[in-house]
Amino acid sequence: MAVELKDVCYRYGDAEVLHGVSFSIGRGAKVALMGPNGAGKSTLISLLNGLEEPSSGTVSIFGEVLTAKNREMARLKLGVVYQDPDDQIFSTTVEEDVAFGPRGQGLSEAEVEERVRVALGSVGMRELRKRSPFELSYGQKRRVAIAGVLAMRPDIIVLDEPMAFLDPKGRDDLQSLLEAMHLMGITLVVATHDVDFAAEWADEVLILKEGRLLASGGTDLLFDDAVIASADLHLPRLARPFRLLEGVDGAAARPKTVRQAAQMMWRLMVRRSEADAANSDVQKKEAGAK
Ligand SMILES: Nc1ncnc2c1ncn2[C@@H]1O[C@H](COP(=O)(O)OP(=O)(O)OP(=O)(O)O)[C@@H](O)[C@H]1O
Repeated sequence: MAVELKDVCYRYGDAEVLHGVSFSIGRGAKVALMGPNGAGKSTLISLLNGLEEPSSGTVSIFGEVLTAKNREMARLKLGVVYQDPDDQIFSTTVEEDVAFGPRGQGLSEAEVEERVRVALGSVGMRELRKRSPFELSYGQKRRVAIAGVLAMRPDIIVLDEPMAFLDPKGRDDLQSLLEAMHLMGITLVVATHDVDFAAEWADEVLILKEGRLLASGGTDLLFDDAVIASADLHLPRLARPFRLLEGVDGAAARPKTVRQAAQMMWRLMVRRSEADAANSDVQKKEAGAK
């Protein structure tokens, strides 16, 4: 397992905000961590990279329970891209910022340069490498923050709300980048409120509510009315037309995944065009008979 939580509780002072959370994430998985505001997603992320310690329970990375002693090991294996890139960026140029992590790993300057080059290339920012990161747009800063984590070559990357404030093209680009990271073999955990993205991209979903794991499993959870209602989510857009058609004679049942929704729409369109063609044949025959 890449990540394993056993009965994890966490307190801010007297207030317990995570209550006995347990789950595991396999190597190479694409996981969407979901749940309403205040559910505990960011808190959970700070436990994953050892920034905070659980009040009770354990967090393991590749089978090793995190302790104060091996926290640094966790940071090498698991990188976090925080919600606000300004929390993560501080150097005077983009390339210096991306070089910071690998340099801290004690790598040679040649290796650091190579890692910076590859990481900036992966996020499409090589041309802006000499710029000050503080002069960049929000979306560009987020790419620099991702490059900084990629340059550390972690096995697991956790991204907190990476789609927030990105324009539609920026979201598509980020989704392609996540796919590329997955193909590199990186285990990915993305905290997100974006149901459409999660339904399309993830292969597993973890849903938190009020500090408890409400549900975990495949993306079919996001098509389940009971789960949606209790997790304050909404149906993925692709599934909504099917809900409107529920109860209509001859309408298809509700899809359970994005792929199934697309296939069902395709079948409905084919059926419709066959019906149109048959209608026009009848009309032609009737016109001919007159
Ligand atoms: N520094 C803090 N001190 C005290 N309580 C905190 C602190 N940070 C978060 N909390 C509380 O912990 C709970 C979980 O917050 P957290 O930020 O982890 O939720 P989240 O799921 O990431 O929310 P969002 O979707 O809004 O980002 C909330 O009730 C919040 O008020």
